[in-house]
Amino acid sequence: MALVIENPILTVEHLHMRFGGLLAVDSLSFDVGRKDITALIGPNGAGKTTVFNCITGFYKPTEGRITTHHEDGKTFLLEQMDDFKIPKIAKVARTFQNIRLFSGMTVLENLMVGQHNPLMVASNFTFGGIFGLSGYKKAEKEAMELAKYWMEQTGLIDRADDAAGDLPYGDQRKLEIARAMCTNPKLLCLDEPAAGLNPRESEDLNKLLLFIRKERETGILLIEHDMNVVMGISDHIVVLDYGKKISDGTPEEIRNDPKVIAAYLGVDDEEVEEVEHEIEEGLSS
Ligand SMILES: Nc1ncnc2c1ncn2[C@@H]1O[C@H](COP(=O)(O)OP(=O)(O)OP(=O)(O)O)[C@@H](O)[C@H]1O
Repeated sequence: MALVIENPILTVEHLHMRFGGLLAVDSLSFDVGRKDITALIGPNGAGKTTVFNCITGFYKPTEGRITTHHEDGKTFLLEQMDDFKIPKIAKVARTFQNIRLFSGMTVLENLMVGQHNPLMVASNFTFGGIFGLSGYKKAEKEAMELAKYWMEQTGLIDRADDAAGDLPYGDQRKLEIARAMCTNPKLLCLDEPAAGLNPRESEDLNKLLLFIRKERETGILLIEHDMNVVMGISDHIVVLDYGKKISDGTPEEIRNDPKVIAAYLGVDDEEVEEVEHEIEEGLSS
């Protein structure tokens, strides 16, 4: 079963990723809604990060098709694109499991570096910035305004001139999301954004992601182990185990799916029926 998604931003079809003898992703298909928060969950080693790496061009899949569909009717086959073109042209941005900020640069500088693509174009890929070309000045002003907007939305405006590495962990996570949002993505892929956050920081993260979905109308695909985040804000959840999709539905459907419970508890296939029976009994009592 799969949740029916009208007009998706991303379609993954029969994705396979093999590393030598290991089939890390096994014929995976799912859709991501244009303005939805979709969570990709599963036990450790299920293949979640490998799927992200295929979507964002870090790996070339062994087989399968990954398509983004823009509102103007343009589609992009991500498995055929160079990785550096994926954020620029297909408008897919990502963050990583381990924070990858420029820790010695300020908050503002990190957000400006995130916008190097439009700035390079405005400088004609030369010294346009140094010579003060008017096109470059305009692009630079717009980049500053966008950076300011995201510093305000993430509560980092008072820390604009502080080194990114000096920020508390939760703020560094928010800065990474702000940097990704400065590329104006249509799809934002977040790899464990709540990892290492305390409950208040993860509550703040939930609010930020709900804001991005509502106000910016950006589809979000996230890998997350924190079930408070997953169940609290997701519209759609896809569950992987050993590289295969074992469930696909709403948070309510996933919460009660015996296959998902069994995968997380690590029980054998035969025991799934037992878990199913226990859930039914629990629901009827
Ligand atoms: N570059 C690689 N070379 C060989 N094997 C890999 C590579 N990347 C991932 N794997 C293997 O593929 C499988 C899936 O790994 P992956 O990191 O995608 O899982 P995950 O669901 O993201 O796990 P976690 O929740 O622990 O981050 C694992 O068995 C892993 O060891």
